[in-house]
Amino acid sequence: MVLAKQKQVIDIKLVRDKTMGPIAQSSRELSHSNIKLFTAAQQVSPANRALDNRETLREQLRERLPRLLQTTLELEQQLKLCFQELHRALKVDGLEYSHNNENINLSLGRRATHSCSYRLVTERDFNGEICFSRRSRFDEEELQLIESTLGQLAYPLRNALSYRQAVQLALRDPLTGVGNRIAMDNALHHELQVTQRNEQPLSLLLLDLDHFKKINDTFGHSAGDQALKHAADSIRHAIRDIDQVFRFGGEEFVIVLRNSNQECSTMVAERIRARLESMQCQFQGQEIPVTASIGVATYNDKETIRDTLQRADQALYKAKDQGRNRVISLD
Ligand SMILES: Nc1nc2c(ncn2[C@@H]2O[C@H](COP(=O)(O)OP(=O)(O)OP(=O)(O)O)[C@@H](O)[C@H]2O)c(=O)[nH]1
Repeated sequence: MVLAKQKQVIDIKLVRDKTMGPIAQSSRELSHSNIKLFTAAQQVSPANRALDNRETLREQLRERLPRLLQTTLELEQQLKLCFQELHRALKVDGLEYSHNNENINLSLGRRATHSCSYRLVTERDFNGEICFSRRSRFDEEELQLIESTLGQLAYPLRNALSYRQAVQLALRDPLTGVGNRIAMDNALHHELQVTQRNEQPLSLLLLDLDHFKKINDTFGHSAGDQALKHAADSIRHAIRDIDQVFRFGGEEFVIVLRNSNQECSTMVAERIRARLESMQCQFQGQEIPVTASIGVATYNDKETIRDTLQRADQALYKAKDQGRNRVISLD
């Protein structure tokens, strides 16, 4: 019992990758449902620490990291700090973190031949998978140090994930799951910087579902909601990963196409239009006819991004005026 008081109990279950063998008995204690992992801080004597630079670095890792982790709620930043400290202490070359449900894939440093991977699981949640790699093998003592570091990372990481979820929720349209207008403003600001820095074209599509009021009036509001979800999914499937879609309001969507000139973005718009026209939208056994009109404009450095959006809106207006279910591009 006294021993337990001296040690820091971390309520996280670390699951080692199969190839790494079981977690050493000396660094863990099994309980009914989870593994309680103990930091190994007490194993290093003060005399050794003073003499051994390697031990000093490791001790610094144990002392510094928790303090550093308290300085940020950003997941990327936390992992960066963790990687930097492990690089200093253990010469870790690469860190990869993924969380499929949250759509997170992060890679820091450079992946090397030898690796150790963990699933980070607490009693309540899954907090992703993490992999460290290095040019030389990790010995058991180093694995224990990595595991106690993961113990230190566990709660800050969980808080960072909750924070990230809250931020994402605030930026997402609850009905369709695509970004909302605030997210769009942030993205436009960011994309403009990327465009100007890389001197690449940036195009905007403004898409408006046709006769949407009629869909609501004929099939009911829930069917209208279903049509909006269907449209958002269709758009998402028709664009590249680096492109983004936002619900601009009502039945209007903005699609931001990175590194896309007028010609290319008109093709993408046509692909989206054709997909919407051909894909069936079903609601309670009924087929709802969904088509869209799309305005296209490509940013030029004589205007603001708001002007580009304005031109896309003018193009959309023309598409509606010329009969709907079509793409119009404006220079
Ligand atoms: N079901 C549903 N309807 C919505 C939502 N947001 C806006 N609407 C409806 O979308 C309709 C938009 O109608 P209009 O602006 O007249 O446009 P339209 O009927 O699509 O006609 P055109 O754009 O000219 O083809 C309105 O009836 C709104 O009530 C929503 O979240 N769900």
